[in-house]
Amino acid sequence: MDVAIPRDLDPQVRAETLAREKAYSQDLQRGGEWAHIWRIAGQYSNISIFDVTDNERLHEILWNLPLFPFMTMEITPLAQHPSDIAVET
Ligand SMILES: O=C(O)C[C@H]1C=CC(=O)O1
Repeated sequence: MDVAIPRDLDPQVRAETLAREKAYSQDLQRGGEWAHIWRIAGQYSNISIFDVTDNERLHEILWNLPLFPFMTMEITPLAQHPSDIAVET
């Protein structure tokens, strides 16, 4: 996720949006659907891992991000790798 908040956005709207974004993200992290989030060093961007039931749920989560209007995203679906020892039977 790359974030580009307009420089002329009202400072109060900016602060409220960032606070809502943080609370929304942390709720989903506590619930397990937002499994990981990393800052990309030197950029206003993150790489996140979502663990969701289906693409509809992922879309719902992303669409409702308070910062969604100011973001661009690249989505990469991941599947289990057959050699992953974490899922070995
Ligand atoms: O700062 C960001 O990377 C954007 C966004 C994603 C989660 C959050 O709290 O903010």
